[in-house]
Amino acid sequence: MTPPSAEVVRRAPKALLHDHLDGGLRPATVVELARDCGYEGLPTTDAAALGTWFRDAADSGSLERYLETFSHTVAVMQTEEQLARVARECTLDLAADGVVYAESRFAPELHIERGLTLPQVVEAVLAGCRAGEAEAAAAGTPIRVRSLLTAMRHAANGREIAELAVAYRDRGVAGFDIAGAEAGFPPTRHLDAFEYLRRENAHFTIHAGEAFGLPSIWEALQWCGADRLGHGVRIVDDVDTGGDAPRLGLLAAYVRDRRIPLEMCPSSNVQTGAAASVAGHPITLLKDLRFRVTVNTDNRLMSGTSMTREMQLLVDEAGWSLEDLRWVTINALKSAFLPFDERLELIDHVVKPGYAALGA
Ligand SMILES: O=c1[nH]cnc2c1ncn2[C@H]1C[C@H](O)[C@@H](CO)O1
Ligand SMILES: [Zn+2]
Repeated sequence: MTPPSAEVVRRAPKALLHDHLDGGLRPATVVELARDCGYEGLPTTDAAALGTWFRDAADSGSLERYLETFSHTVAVMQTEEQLARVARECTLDLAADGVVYAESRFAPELHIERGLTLPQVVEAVLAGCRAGEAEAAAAGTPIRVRSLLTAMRHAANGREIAELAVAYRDRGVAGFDIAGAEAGFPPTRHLDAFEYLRRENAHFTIHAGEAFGLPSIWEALQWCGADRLGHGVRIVDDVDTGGDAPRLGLLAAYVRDRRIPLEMCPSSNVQTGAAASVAGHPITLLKDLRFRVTVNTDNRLMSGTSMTREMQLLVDEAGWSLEDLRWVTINALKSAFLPFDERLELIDHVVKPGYAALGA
């Protein structure tokens, strides 16, 4: 089968479940906001050089070092105007990239350094997303964006952020997440938040199996009850590929049998050392084994990436076909924290016709 051309990959409809708002700013916006608010910590005020700096600094091979780069983006996301601008630009950038549905996550607790309350943070982001959606629709690139509220796993605000996610569930917040350094901070630290969310019939995903292995994934699923796994890449440690056919251990079999969505982020994983290369990234093995795989950007600024680029890398370096891209897009929509009828509408009326028009 001939691989899809770059133009076809660019035009293909995309769905994105794992994208951090504070990891996706335009470099020029970081420079401008820093100048306007007097933040003097940027390594350079040249936008192009700053974009390169983020990529290089995030290329550290360690999740902890990778996360240090966020101090610069979080520093310029401390007012309602700043947050709304970043959310609007995020929405426009995703729409221009062919994304028709996105879940954008951020940690409200990181944006209260200059006096905003947690609800003010959430409302500013939601307003920015709605403004971006209206502009994208007017430009002929409609997109639906939902927000996920993240609690930082090293902190102790899980329950409060979970309550915030429930309070805003009808106003654009679709779920909850925990993020940050994984080693030493197991998801059960936030068990009360997850138990609360389950009682509220709310949705959540957990970053797990990125910088730490199977025990983290096991806790996220079997103790916390995660609907989806952020990354989950280390589930391959429970797949034995040494014999004639791959053999799944109990946890890997559970993940596949239960169709647990894996929010996989190839470039980000190469940067943090969770995978050696895109060519060798476990996403291709897991796709071939029919796990519920999805393709995501994680942090577009730190990886210098986009959905088009992640998909193109999989085509170029791991032999993916247009049918594979269609499959992961439908997987993402099946796994979205949207009501079933909205998911179905996007699959049947946007994604399937979009790929059919491209020859899939
Ligand atoms: O890939 C990641 N793993 C764990 N934590 C992450 C990752 N990308 C971003 N974060 C953190 C840093 C951000 O400040 C926070 C909220 O988006 O989430
Ligand atoms: Zn992430």
